[in-house]
Amino acid sequence: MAFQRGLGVAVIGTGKMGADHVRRLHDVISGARVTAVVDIEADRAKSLADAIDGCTAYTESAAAIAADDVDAVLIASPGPAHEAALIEALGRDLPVLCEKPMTPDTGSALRVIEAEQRLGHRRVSVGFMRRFDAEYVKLKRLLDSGELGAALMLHQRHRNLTMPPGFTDAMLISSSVAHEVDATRWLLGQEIAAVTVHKPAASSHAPAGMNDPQFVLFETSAGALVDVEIFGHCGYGYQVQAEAVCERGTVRIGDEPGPRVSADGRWGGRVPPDYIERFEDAYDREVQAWVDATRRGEVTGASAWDGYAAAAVCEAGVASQREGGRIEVALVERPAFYP
Ligand SMILES: NC(=O)c1ccc[n+]([C@@H]2O[C@H](COP(=O)([O-])OP(=O)(O)OC[C@H]3O[C@@H](n4cnc5c(N)ncnc54)[C@H](O)[C@@H]3O)[C@@H](O)[C@H]2O)c1
Ligand SMILES: O[C@H]1[C@H](O)[C@@H](O)[C@H](O)[C@@H](O)[C@H]1O
Repeated sequence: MAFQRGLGVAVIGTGKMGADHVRRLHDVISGARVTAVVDIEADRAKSLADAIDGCTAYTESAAAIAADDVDAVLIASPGPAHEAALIEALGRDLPVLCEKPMTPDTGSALRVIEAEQRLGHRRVSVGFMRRFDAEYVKLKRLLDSGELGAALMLHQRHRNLTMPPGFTDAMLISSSVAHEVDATRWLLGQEIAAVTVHKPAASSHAPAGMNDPQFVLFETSAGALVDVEIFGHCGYGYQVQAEAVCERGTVRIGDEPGPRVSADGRWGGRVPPDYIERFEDAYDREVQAWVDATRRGEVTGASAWDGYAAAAVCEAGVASQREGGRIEVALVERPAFYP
């Protein structure tokens, strides 16, 4: 049987997400083992590798990708480093789960989809984990069932407690709203045709010079309107919510407070501090689905085309931030390779 000792995975980038994926692959996921960890910070990779039997630390992705005990690659380095690792992995015909954004711009995204098409089969999955979140999956099933009629509008809220130092206005779109771009395309089964970004007065808690929050409007190819509130420094927790407005009803997700406690004259639930807690189950399901599919010789989740389309919409969003007004999204013709 192939992968008898478990799928050997190289994790590239061992910061916040990469270290969490190493823990997940080692402790939670079945059918895989971490055989390589890569980080340009040698100590970070070494301390993870030292704790796992049969795991080697590297400082360069090419060396790990060339190793005999590496069957698949999980990329969790910063976005600008993704293209090189993706091209190296595709060069060895290895399956890849690449954290979002697949690449930070359309030029590099096109180079990735061209490299994958040259291989002749799909190898790339992009880590848009909301596709594996239980509530999002239920919303998608309900919309697909047609029970509520066509979706006319989608309201989305994406609030972070705070953002890491150096986070920019453009990253509010390319790193954060990228999730709503993918969720919109996946939930509605439509491309996003135009983007308009509005900037309300900035919160006094936003870093100097940053316009936070922002309000983003998508127009889809079938005429649905989709709004996204992106708030990087809401200050109270991590909150992701969505409401679809359909012809015969509305459906809302993201409100579940977990256990609802009544005490001291108040009732309510808690808001998680970050995505690691809010989407823990979704990341687990995403990585398990990727390992299972890879062992069967299949692919799951968002494709490289989805990664390219998200980059194109985000580029239009950043242009709207910069120039103001409505920007149309320019997509190349979708290859038959990506049905
Ligand atoms: N799906 C999600 O919800 C989610 C959440 C957070 C981050 N992310 C994505 O995960 C990726 C990593 O984000 P993070 O928050 O963990 O960042 P991070 O800064 O915490 O970690 C990145 C790590 O990669 C290392 N690195 C940098 N360049 C490298 C290279 N060329 N090769 C190998 N390692 C390199 C850094 O030294 C660092 O340890 C990004 O693409 C980000 O957008 C996704
Ligand atoms: O990189 C992170 C990550 O993708 C989170 O899921 C998102 O909520 C943050 O806004 C973003 O900065």
